[in-house]
Amino acid sequence: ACEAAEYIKKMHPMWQEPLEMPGGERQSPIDISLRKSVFDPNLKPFVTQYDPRTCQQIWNNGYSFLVEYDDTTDKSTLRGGPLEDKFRLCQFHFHWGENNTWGSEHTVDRHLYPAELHLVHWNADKYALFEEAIMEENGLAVIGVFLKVGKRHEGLQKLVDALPAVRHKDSVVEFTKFDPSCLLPESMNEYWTYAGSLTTPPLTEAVTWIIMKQAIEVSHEQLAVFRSLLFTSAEEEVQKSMVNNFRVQQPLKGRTVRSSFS
Ligand SMILES: NS(=O)(=O)c1cccc(F)c1
Ligand SMILES: [Zn+2]
Repeated sequence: ACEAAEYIKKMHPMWQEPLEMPGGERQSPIDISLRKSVFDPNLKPFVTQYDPRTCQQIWNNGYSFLVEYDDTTDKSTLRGGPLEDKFRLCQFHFHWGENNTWGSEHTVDRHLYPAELHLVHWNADKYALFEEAIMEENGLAVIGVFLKVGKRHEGLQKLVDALPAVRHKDSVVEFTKFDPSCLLPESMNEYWTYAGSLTTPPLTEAVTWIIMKQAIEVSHEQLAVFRSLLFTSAEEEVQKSMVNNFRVQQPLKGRTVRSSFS
């Protein structure tokens, strides 16, 4: 599994107030303003090649639940779009709210979605490990997909059914043969991209963000299972529901958001 797990554990993401990255010039998340984004005709289409056999486990890290992939080979990769290099999938996770009114980290013209999926990849052309890449400005590429309430998402259900097994912080359950491309929207050629950061500690400014324009639909009941997870470990007396695990929006500081569509 990618070392994100260990790394994030060390960073104790159980933090109430988003920490400020000192002197952060390219922090995430942000609001994507439609009228301020700039169409870039040179943006290429995406190429994702995900091998379900690299899926390993689900881990509740006390801030979200991570579905972790074996990233010791080039079996599950992302390239194209705004990216110059080949990136390896190491994990995906979500951010969500206590209700369907809010929960996403990014917004589009201030529109909030009930949840947001992040597929985390690191630059395997330039670095040997996730830990290295996380500290470098071209180290990571994260695909963000908005979730909206609608019909039940059949592909997500296998993951939803496994969540009760990782209800508490630090619990892990084996989870295999899951193809994350089932969570991507039909149209992969409409996205925004900008230079940003991790939205949880270490908040490093290492991320090329790729936010898909088309949201995926999940049912109210499926989101309710996300909210049944806990921030707290089994030993703690007071159990806290894992909800509102999103960071507040950060200043754009002169950055340009490019769009792959006009
Ligand atoms: N929420 S996020 O920016 O995708 C993120 C935070 C921390 C570690 C990581 F690999 C990804
Ligand atoms: Zn995230």
